Amino acid sequence: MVREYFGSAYEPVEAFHDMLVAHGEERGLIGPRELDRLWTRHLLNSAAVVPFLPPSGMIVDLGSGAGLPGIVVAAMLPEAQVVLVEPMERRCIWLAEVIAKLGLTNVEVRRGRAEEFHGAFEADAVTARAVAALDKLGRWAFPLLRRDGVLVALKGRSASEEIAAATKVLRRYGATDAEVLAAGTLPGVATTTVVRATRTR
Ligand SMILES: C[S@@+](CC[C@H](N)C(=O)[O-])C[C@H]1O[C@@H](n2cnc3c(N)ncnc32)[C@H](O)[C@@H]1O
Repeated sequence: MVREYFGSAYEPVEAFHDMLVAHGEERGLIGPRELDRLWTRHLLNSAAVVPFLPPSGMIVDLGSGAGLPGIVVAAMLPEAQVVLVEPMERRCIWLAEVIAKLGLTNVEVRRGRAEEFHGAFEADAVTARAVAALDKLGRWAFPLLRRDGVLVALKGRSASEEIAAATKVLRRYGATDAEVLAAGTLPGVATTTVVRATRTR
């Protein structure tokens, strides 16, 4: 089932899975309890953002950490140019190793905090998973987007409250279409929650 779901991206995603199993815990990227549920909780959870993204253009993944969702997105959208923004050096080293091992040619790592790249990108989409509450995330992410670019954030159950608390920043960037969407992958795998908002100014 998982193989069919990922299709031609299965091979690189499986290689990423294997790298996380082999080194994720020792390198402080993933908790020991997560290793058995990497596919459902992390890789499929990351894949759930893909239907909300443009198939090509620039996608910035903020705070990639171990590479979630950015590496999965890059594997599934080979026509897109994916930029992984991550401030921690050791995580950037890991991300570069993953990219080389998987042979992905459409993804690069940029070390730094989101704010340091304001004005440097005109991305078509920004993704983020477990990085910051929407209020702060909006302040970090909207300046990286072109007009009509979308922020696609993987969120937990608090998504609606986060939208309510982020009214000011959503208004500032004309992102008043912010909505909570249920994102499913495979039957039997829990759906996840995505907040999507378009920068219109
Ligand atoms: C909880 S981890 C989540 C990592 C990954 N997205 C995931 O879902 O497993 C948060 C990540 O955001 C990064 N981060 C923190 N502040 C940041 C900022 N201002 N800009 C970009 N990334 C940031 C951290 O270094 C860390 O790797």
